[in-house]
Amino acid sequence: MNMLVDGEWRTDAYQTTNEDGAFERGTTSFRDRIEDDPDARFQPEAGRYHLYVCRACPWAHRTLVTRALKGLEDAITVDYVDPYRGEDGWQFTPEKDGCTPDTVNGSDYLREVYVEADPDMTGRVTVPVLWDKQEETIVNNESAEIMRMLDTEFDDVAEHDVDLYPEGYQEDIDEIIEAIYEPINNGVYKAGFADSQAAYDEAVEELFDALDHWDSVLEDQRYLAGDRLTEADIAMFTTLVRFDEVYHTHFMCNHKLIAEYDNLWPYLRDVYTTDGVAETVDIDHIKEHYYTTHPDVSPKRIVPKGPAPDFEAPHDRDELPGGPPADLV
Ligand SMILES: N[C@@H](CCC(=O)N[C@@H](CS)C(=O)NCC(=O)O)C(=O)O
Repeated sequence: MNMLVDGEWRTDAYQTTNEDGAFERGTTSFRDRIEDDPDARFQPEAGRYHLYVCRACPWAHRTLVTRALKGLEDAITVDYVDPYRGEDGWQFTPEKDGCTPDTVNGSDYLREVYVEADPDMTGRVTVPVLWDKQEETIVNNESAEIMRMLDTEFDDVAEHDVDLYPEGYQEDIDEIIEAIYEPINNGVYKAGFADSQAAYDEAVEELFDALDHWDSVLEDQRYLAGDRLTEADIAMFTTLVRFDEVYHTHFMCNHKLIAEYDNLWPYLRDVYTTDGVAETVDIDHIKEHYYTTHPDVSPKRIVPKGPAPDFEAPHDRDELPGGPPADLV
């Protein structure tokens, strides 16, 4: 796989699987924080920060959903890379539908943005990236942390009065985000990128055990942490919405479709139809990215037609206690 080594772009510089054939996700390089505190280096200000995302990426998608639910579209700008990632890594192709130029740094490739932030950078060039236009650097490129910052530090500039990390729920939210990360969010990748039958078997078993568990939790509560939509639902949503279209086929997570689950399926439609969420979902980019970018997995680069689940079909989740934040209804 490709990465930066001492600021130089290198191909085949890192391996994605260990000696047992199991996929291992690399660590994230920029971990600063925006804080609503007058002494903080990075303070929440409208117009100061920028997101670089790929619409196909589930990790980047978390930041787009949070930005939409909070009403931060005017305060935090965003650029969209090409869903196809080739030898040169993420690229800006403004001529393509749903893509933009790099409106902040004018780069052709996202790796240039990383080198701008750290000329000696060694690491993967991933999305999402949270860029500070004032200090001209990357603040953070870890989706869970960006999601938390957008949610908790920007209330003064957010257009919606929405709290996705409410008091009384915080411990549960943190536990759920952590609990779903390995078996579900990363689990689909562990299944798809496994280089051995044993590694695949283990990932798929863990994935479907976890999906079965959360399906039963959602039987009598509307959201993962109870009656309120929270960051935990965003973290689950961006994996579930890709599942039947991509992970089921491309990553061989085909024990079951999400559409076959009694509760996960209406839950997915419930979150999808929450005000602002559907606009963040780009199924064409999602399918193009996965089916064309991983030649080891899909060498012919053919994008399948189906199954096109109807995310807007009515659901009966509003019979359960709670609901989306009042400002979004
Ligand atoms: N830990 C990061 C992971 C982000 C990540 O792996 N993004 C993928 C796209 S889905 C990427 O940019 N991969 C490029 C690469 O690994 O070279 C996060 O959650 O933000």
